[in-house]
Amino acid sequence: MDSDFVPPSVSFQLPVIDFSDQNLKPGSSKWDEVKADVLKALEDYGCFEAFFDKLSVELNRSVFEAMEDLFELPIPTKQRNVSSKPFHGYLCHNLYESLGIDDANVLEKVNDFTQQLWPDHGNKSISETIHLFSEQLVELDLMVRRMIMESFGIENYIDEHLNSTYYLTRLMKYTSPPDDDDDDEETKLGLRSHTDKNIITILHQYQVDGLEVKTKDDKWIKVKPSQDSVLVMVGDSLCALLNGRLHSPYHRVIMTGKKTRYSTGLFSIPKTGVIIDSPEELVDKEHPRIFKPFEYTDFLHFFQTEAGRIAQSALHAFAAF
Ligand SMILES: O=C(O)CCC(=O)C(=O)O
Ligand SMILES: [Fe+2]
Repeated sequence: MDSDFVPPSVSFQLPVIDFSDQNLKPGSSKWDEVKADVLKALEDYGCFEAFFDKLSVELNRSVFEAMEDLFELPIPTKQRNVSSKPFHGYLCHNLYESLGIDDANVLEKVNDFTQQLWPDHGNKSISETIHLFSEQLVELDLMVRRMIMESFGIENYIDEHLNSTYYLTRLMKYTSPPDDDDDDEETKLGLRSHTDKNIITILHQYQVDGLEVKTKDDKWIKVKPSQDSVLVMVGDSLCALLNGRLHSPYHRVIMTGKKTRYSTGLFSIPKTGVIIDSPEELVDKEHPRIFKPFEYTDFLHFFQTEAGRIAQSALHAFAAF
């Protein structure tokens, strides 16, 4: 049976880690406590749920309403959201539709995005909402990456590493599957099982569930939507940077029921020209170097080829020795 269609296991829950403590600053005892939980969760699952109270009820509502307005625009208008990078602009297939904003933590870049869609005068309130939301999630991404690098003793590289990446914010809409095809599993597939190719992904689902994550022993865990929590997940580029110390989990979206689903993703991504290679500190007799150094865009282009798409692990097919 195609592993896409093994039913999800309901009895598991991903680890939940609280990032809302005001005293969560590098060097504090709270920081070390949370850092240990992050490492354990990422070693076990490649992801965890983060409780993050900076996502207020009002901010969630504004993002949700912004997505409703954006996706209601005519398709030719949404198609003006273009990018030179693969998978970064407007995408639409089967139940899935999404818009992408590079550097959404920079207000002018979000203004450029809304200006593309509303050429007369952009959309100030939608720009500000997406910008604020992205900024908040960037804070979480930075904390998690700092914790990971400290955990593996490579904190010397933190500044260099953080300067080598940028952020993409993706807004996603999934329509409900046609009900006359109820027993055809393929029609419920919102997003096929995949690993993310970037560094860290932070996903948030709005009320309607559908996201599932695969465990190391091939069980699917359903991620429950929650107002103030998000899913933090390792991508292939981070796996490569850490010489395979953490893995990027397979995940997918399965749509059931009659509701339209909205979700958002913040993706930290290596900048063009940056070479992904593990530091010497992570290579020794017990941990020989697994991957050849590579550039992210080359990896993405490989993923677009037939060989990349059919590989069990595109990362291994592309970069393993
Ligand atoms: O919509 C979701 O929750 C998942 C999206 C996702 O996995 C992706 O964009 O890579
Ligand atoms: Fe993904």
